[in-house]
Amino acid sequence: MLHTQNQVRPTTDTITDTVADTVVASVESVSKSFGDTVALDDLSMQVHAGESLGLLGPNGAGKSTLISLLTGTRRADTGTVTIFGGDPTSPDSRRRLGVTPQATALPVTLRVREVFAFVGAHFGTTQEHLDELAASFDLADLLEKQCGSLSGGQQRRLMVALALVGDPELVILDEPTTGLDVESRDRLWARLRRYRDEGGTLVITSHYLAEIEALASRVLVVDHGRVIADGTVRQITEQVQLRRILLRTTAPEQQLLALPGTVSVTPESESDPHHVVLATRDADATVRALVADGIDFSDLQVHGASLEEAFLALTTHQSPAHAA
Ligand SMILES: Nc1ncnc2c1ncn2[C@@H]1O[C@H](COP(=O)(O)OP(=O)(O)OP(=O)(O)O)[C@@H](O)[C@H]1O
Repeated sequence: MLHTQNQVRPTTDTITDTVADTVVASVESVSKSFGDTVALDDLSMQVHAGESLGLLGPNGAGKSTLISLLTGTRRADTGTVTIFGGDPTSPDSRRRLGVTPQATALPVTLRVREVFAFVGAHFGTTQEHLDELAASFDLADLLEKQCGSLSGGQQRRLMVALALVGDPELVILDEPTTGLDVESRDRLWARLRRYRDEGGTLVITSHYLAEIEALASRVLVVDHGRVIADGTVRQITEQVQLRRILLRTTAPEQQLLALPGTVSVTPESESDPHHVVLATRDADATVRALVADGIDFSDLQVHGASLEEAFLALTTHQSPAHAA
């Protein structure tokens, strides 16, 4: 697969053009309902070769439904979904795809080695590649264990490793690091970054916004079955025009929240309650009011908003402070 990807992305000079030209997955005017519940509402999006796309949205936004259409496990009520220009349910399309669904479903009596061999045989994968994946996902010591005896986190790591066995052109991961400890998460991110850097295309949903920031070149925010924002992390944060003001102050939270433009007040660190972050829609007005109201403060810094603050601002009708 990587050869195909490398062919369409020959040099950094042409990346922008070629990435824009090569659509790996396409969703056009798609709607999907479950009874009275509208999960996807006339949604359109595309995934381009070499892109790493983070899908963000609150619970029930429609992310998993979108993924189920892309991976061919469900069909849209209306609209068109294609991967590699074909039907996502066709074996030809699916052979080029690696998937980790949200729920883990491994055969409980098979050993880890047998599962790797089984999936590897399907794709004609070399033993060397299987060994590399077992090592990268910290599974080498677990090869003789039955899948049913693995911990939740170990099963999760195995599921993500299996998504990469077939050397796929497109990998779709639904919350891949749920339940993983920090070390396992870091390892998994490192291996996914390698996949991405070697030219692979990645679609990932996660509730860890840090994960999206670490892995995604583009972010799609979905809410109520529709795309409400699409861009790089920076574009998304700029879109909501939030600024973060860091400062030290002894002023009470309510007084800070009442400053013009302010939408949330959070401690910068747990150890120092007087070091706070104000998220504001108008940094100038907030700072002016700080001074005018005679609020004591020091060490003031103004930065762009985090993805988390932008996400909350986009997907809640109330302010992040109230949503929290
Ligand atoms: N099989 C189903 N039967 C009935 N309703 C469903 C089914 N699957 C999803 N839904 C509904 O469709 C909507 C979208 O759900 P979906 O699982 O796609 O959201 P999500 O963004 O993946 O949420 P989460 O972050 O909680 O995983 C929700 O209202 C959900 O209750």
